[in-house]
Amino acid sequence: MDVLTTTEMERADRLTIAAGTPGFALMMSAGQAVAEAAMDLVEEGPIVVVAGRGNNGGDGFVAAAELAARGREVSVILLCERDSLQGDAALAAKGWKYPVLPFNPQALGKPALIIDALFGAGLNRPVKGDPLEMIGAINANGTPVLAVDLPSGINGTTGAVMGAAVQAAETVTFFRKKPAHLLLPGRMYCGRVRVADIGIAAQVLDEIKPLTAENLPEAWRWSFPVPRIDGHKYARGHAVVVSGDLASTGAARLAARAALRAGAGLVTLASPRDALAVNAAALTAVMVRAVDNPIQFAELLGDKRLNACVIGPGAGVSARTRDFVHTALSAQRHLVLDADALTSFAGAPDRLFEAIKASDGQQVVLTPHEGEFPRLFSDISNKHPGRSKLERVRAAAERSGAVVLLKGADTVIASPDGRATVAANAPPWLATAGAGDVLSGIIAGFLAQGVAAFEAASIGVWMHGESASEAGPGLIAEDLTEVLPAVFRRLYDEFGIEY
Ligand SMILES: NC(=O)C1=CN([C@@H]2O[C@H](COP(=O)(O)OP(=O)(O)OC[C@H]3O[C@@H](n4cnc5c(N)ncnc54)[C@H](O)[C@@H]3O)[C@@H](O)[C@H]2O)[C@@H](O)CC1
Ligand SMILES: Nc1ncnc2c1ncn2[C@@H]1O[C@H](COP(=O)(O)OP(=O)(O)O)[C@@H](O)[C@H]1O
Ligand SMILES: [K+]
Repeated sequence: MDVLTTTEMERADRLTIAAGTPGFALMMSAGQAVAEAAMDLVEEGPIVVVAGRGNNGGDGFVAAAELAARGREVSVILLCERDSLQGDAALAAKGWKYPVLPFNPQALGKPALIIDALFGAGLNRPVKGDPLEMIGAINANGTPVLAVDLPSGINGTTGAVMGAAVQAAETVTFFRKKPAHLLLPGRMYCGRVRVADIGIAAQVLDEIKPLTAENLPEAWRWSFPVPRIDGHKYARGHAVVVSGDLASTGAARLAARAALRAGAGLVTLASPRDALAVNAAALTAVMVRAVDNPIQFAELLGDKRLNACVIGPGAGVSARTRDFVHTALSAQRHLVLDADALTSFAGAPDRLFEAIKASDGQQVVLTPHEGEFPRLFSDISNKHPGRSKLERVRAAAERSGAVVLLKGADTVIASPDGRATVAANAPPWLATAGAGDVLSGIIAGFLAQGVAAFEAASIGVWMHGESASEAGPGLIAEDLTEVLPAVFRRLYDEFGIEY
């Protein structure tokens, strides 16, 4: 499902209004969707609407009137003077036939539900003064909160908290999700997210051409590889994982097994000779080859069937690792660079980016976590609150010429062409040692099958997150690969692929 920035959403509103639907009709639908959600959340008891001065407050007035019409006990607390409301919000307030309460935290009382209609997409500065105090009081009240469009205080486009934010149990947003419903910290304030249809036609997206999507199967359905009846293992690609030295071979084995499970027809572990015995003893379907240096690695890659590589897990931070990376890039192999392969270029990544950009048709994915990201992209600041994770990853993809995947609970994947996905399906117990190694292997498994980098990374991240949910709490990295077949089966069912 496409995700719209607040600017793109404004455009969707404007295009719809220009096509003949009055803005107030959109507000009526929005308010009614909020009322519907409120009825579902609490079957009885009083409801308090906290309304701001903009259209978010307008939605709140419509919801209040609708709930009152359905016999619910409702009160409205308004941030400003009622006569100072303008436009559609003023119109919506006219539909509320009762008094409004002054903007005083005491007025909240102890209702069954609070509807937060203070700020939505129009929040444009940090929250201070009375609204700040009210947000604190809403959060301290202990009553479930239904947020209109966004929890007040959350920046819709970046997901940042602007001073303070309402903690909602549920958020009703309109037409499409906004980045803040997926990116942290915003997502944590939203609770469950409901997307309501308010009469905006999907065709407006043809004009807006959004570049961001939630990382869901529909985003890559048509890139998902399915083994062919007349296929054979070489038709499914051959992935190579570079192993670390004797003391750190486990990470590469995790990646290798994951690549095989993800569907690569064959997987070879390129192992230092002195670690051969340990690797061979721990592997069965994955093959092992002795590779001590970049020259031997280049010889191995002389076999063109070996079409995708993983370098980084357990590889060691060194010039040797850099040389392996350059060897794979010169050999034009699809490539996942993770962990030590990224850190080996810390502070001086330009040669790496040049080599990536010089290659043609080669699919390269960089998979940093938040610690590794600044080592390659120090000036694409981690800290600026105005710069979202989406923007940072997009800038990194453009800079490097590779698909960049920045890990976390809200993993963002961006392509140099501007497309991006945000994942929200990974459970917190996925944060466990070795999980990242498995992810790099899964992605390489899809690259080996001929999937392009952006889609391979998106498929990999989604399946990785689903595998963690499938395995459940108590997960260790080894489990992820073992539950992948169950995730494949669900996906085959969803896509209607016979097996
Ligand atoms: N036609 C439309 O555009 C529609 C808009 N809708 C609603 O309209 C909302 C956006 O409405 P608006 O653009 O009026 O914006 P908001 O209602 O989110 O807030 C804007 C108002 O808050 C003030 N403000 C912003 N930050 C502040 C801060 N930190 N402290 C104090 N005041 C602050 C602004 O000066 C402005 O007066 C959406 O979130 C959605 O709920 C829906 O009704 C659907 C249709
Ligand atoms: N809070 C979280 N919720 C869900 N997934 C998370 C969370 N924190 C990290 N992850 C995921 O866990 C994995 C950890 O990978 P990484 O940091 O590379 O660990 P390692 O190097 O130990 O394998 C990544 O896929 C990341 O997206
Ligand atoms: K709100």
